[in-house]
Amino acid sequence: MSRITGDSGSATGTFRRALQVSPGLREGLLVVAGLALLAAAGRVVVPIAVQITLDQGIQRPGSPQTGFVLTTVAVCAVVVLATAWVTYLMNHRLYRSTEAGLATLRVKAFRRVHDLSAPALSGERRGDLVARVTGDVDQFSIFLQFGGMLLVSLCQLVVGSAVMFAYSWVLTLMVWAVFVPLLLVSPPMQRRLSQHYGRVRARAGDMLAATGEAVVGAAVIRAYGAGDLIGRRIDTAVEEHRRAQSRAQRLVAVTLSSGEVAAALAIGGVVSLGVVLGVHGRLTAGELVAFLFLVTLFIGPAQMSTEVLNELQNALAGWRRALAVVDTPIDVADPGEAGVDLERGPMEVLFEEVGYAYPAGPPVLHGISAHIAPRTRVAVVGETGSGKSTFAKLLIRLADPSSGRVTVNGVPLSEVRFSSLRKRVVMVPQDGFLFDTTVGANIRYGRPDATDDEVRRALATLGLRSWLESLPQGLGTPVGQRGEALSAGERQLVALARAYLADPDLLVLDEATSAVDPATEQRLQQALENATRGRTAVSVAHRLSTARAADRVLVFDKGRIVQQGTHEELVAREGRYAELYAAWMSATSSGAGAP
Ligand SMILES: Nc1ncnc2c1ncn2[C@@H]1O[C@H](COP(=O)(O)OP(=O)(O)OP(=O)(O)O)[C@@H](O)[C@H]1O
Repeated sequence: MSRITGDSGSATGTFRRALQVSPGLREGLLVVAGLALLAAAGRVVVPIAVQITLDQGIQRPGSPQTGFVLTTVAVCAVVVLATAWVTYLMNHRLYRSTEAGLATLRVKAFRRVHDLSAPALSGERRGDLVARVTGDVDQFSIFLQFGGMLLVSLCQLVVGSAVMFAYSWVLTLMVWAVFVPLLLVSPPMQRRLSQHYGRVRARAGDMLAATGEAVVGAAVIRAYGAGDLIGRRIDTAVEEHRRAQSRAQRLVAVTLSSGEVAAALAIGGVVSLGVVLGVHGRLTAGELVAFLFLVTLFIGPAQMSTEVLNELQNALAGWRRALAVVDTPIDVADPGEAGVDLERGPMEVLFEEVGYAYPAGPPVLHGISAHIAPRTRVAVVGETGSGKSTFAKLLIRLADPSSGRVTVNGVPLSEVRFSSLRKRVVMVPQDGFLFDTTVGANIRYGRPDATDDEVRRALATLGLRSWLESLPQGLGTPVGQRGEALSAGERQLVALARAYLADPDLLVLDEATSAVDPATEQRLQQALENATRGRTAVSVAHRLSTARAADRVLVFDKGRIVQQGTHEELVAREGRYAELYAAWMSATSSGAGAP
């Protein structure tokens, strides 16, 4: 179930939160506002110049006064150039601070994704999360291309109105009377648009999640001939996005058309009423022409404001979704400075009456109590779904117990600083995720400052020298995306070597369930034996050989530990382990394979 939403909230609330998350957005705002005002003032100079030229340079007795007209034109040219330069400065300043602010938002959102616990993330669709941090934030960047113009436009409305008022308050009131209804219906219209764009952004996230899954799972889709099924799912996601988008666009079209109607009414009204005022000597020809220029200056921003406000709704919808990621509470928090650093050395683990339930799920672990002595190798066995991997997740604090507690060397796990915990406790997960780089670089994730020689030595200690030599380019062999260029067993070898290089005091291994060829199986067993020697190790065992080699076995059944002891002790007793053992023995004649 998804916990990250972000599909509602007021515009001011969103702005306020966005400024808190990205304080860089505030930078230079005053400068930008000042430049916008200058640019707006620059734009009313031309209509004023037209009025002066007509009334004083052409219509006066003794006209035309060529010198006066040419001087006015020259002044206008300078002002126009200066206005263009000021507009450029304003846009540049605005883009710079907002792009920096948006970059901060992206970084914080990505960090938060990493800070969320594995169970919290498992409820989220990866594609949707990526959409929130990329496409959704982009919407604001796109809006910015209009944002500068919006600022100038708003200033233009104010400055333009003042000049218009100076020429004729009657005509100014008439123009406002035409546009005020538009302004009055704008807020409810914007609210509806905001809801529509919220849906558009959510559907865009769905679309990315569906296509992302189809790309990642392409091999499985092909293998099962599920192309049609997945195709239909993608078609539905695309169709729903299209539908949401066209609903929003329909509303946009209404706002644009009403702007057109208002503009035509305003111009028509100014011409008619202006001529009447002119005939009665209350308006000069120059003033009427200047007024018409000013009305166009007024209409442009009024129309564009609607357009820009539409864009703003889309941007806000995206912004809310990105902010929702940043605002998702961290369920498994790093104690940070208040926390404890673990001493290097043998590690002892204690589970005290631990219970656990996944978010919004039923309890899956009940009253787990276990003592793992320093330097012992423990195998955790049980049927599928019995809670073994969940136990391992609690052990490395990928999740916190719902009840009870876990301690390492007497310190509650929740009090250990992540920086220390991640060094001292390392897990080899079931899928052993590999990055799309070389074998060497993947192993070096365990200890980034390790040299090639150290990586080679680590592989040799694990008994993997001959395997390394068999690779076409040794450590430089590319592993492909998610390690696809290697076999499943080889991926496990790389993941194990990575963990070994990190040199932890507690190694937790969630054994892969996939069967591997006998030669790799042999290598894996040897490497595992070498990697765990002399340190505390807990293996979620799917192989009988791992359980047999362990110092102690914990037997899980339906979220409880039902038996514990050595392999020999447990085999000799009647119970769950003896049943599992019998099943293993019948499944494999060698007794070393997967059950
Ligand atoms: N991310 C999750 N969200 C919700 N429930 C989960 C999640 N992961 C596991 N579970 C549930 O928790 C229970 C225990 O699962 P767990 O993976 O710990 O079992 P397991 O013994 O490791 O199984 P396997 O041997 O198949 O890996 C199962 O009922 C499973 O459906």
